[in-house]
Amino acid sequence: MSDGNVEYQSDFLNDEEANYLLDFLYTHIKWRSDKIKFFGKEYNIPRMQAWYGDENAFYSYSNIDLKPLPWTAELLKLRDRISKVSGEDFNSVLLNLYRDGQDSNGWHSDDEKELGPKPIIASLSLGQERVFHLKHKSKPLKESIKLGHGSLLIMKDETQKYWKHQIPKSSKTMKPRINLTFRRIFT
Ligand SMILES: O=C(O)CCC(=O)C(=O)O
Ligand SMILES: [Fe+2]
Repeated sequence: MSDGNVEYQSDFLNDEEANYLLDFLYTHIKWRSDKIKFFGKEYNIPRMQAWYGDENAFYSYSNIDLKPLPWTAELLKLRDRISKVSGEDFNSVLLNLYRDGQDSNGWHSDDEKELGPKPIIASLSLGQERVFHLKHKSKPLKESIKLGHGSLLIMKDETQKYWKHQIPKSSKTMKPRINLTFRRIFT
């Protein structure tokens, strides 16, 4: 991919592990329904979220103050495994729960300054397969990847600087999907 680097591994977790984690995280994560403010008006974010990590790894975006909850044993195990394959020392994870096809994540780059100039972001997907779109910020380039159950997507180098990404809504009937993006916040 020009001006960026995205790697996709469809079978990072086997089905048994992925099924277990989907169930476990669905019930045990402290999911929150956050609001964002745009021009003085409040909107519900079209998905649920949670933020876990080291105590000092805080992060704020779109007016949401994400003070991390402490790591759980399951999340730490995953973190260590994913840190190993991606060569990054992650200190936090943002979890997203897309309840159905109407939940989504609009065009954005993960380019907050706390993430540094070339963040490595490792994104684990569980549950419903959803389409992930990438579009270049200044060139007519687009990519589309189906993120399946148990898959790992790694975005690195200058991907966040030159590209935006999204999970679009779908009018199809869709089961829940959980996504975990492991990140390193520079503190
Ligand atoms: O759900 C996904 O696959 C993407 C999540 C994402 O882009 C984010 O949380 O920044
Ligand atoms: Fe993102």
